[in-house]
Amino acid sequence: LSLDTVRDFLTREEDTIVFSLIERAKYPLNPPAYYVPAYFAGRRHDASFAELFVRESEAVQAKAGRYQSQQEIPFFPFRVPFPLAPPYNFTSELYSAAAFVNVNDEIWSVYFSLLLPLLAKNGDDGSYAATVASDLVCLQALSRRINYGRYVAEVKFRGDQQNYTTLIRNKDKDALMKLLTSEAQEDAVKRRVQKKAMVFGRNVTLDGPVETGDSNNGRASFKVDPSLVYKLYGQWVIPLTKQVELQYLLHRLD
Ligand SMILES: C=C(O[C@@H]1C=C(C(=O)O)C=C[C@H]1O)C(=O)O
Repeated sequence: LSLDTVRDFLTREEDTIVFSLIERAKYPLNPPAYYVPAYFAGRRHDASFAELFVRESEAVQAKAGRYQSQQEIPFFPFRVPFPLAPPYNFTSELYSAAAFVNVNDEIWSVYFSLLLPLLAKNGDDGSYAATVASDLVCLQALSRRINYGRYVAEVKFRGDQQNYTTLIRNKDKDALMKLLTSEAQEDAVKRRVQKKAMVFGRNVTLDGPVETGDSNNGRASFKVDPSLVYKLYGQWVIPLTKQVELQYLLHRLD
């Protein structure tokens, strides 16, 4: 584990996130998938269709061993059954008392209340199963990336133990945040994901050159607005990753 390898991981996760957003943008908003229907209220399944789908999917994936890896954190851990998959001895690179740190609750609420309305066009075509299946992929990709802040923090801590130890002992959150921040890196990440949205979200046709999207056709030819992806990272993905880093560090000496 080094700063280069964790940054390579985050860079590769960008591809997964941008693709997952492109896939979700294929469907309209499909509002009925997201509210608790009246006939459910007070019953055992008191949740939206999207939530039920994520819970049930996580249960299946837990049996398949998905959460045996510390890189994966379920949104509904209390429902996760025991794995049936072949055991594998994952090496744990995290400090065990801090490994629990995650911001899945925040990711959940920001995804549904903030991101989805910006990502999907208004409308209802009834394709609820495919729609929430694509939500699950987005949520899992975002969760893996953001909660990977634990690994980033571990690397940064090991690289500068003395300074971090002092600040952690003093619970100096502002100074910790300052020490873990690299503005140049954040700027590069935001510009790269915007570019990825331009490259991956292009229409590919057999005739003529690859569409540039920017000059003649305008933004409309991108499947997901590249500036939205830039904003998503700047206002949400990066700040939440840093929250994970900070929370992890605060538990790093427990
Ligand atoms: C992840 C890192 O830590 C911070 C968070 C970043 C991010 O979420 O992309 C980028 C730079 C840092 O401010 C890093 O240094 O690479």
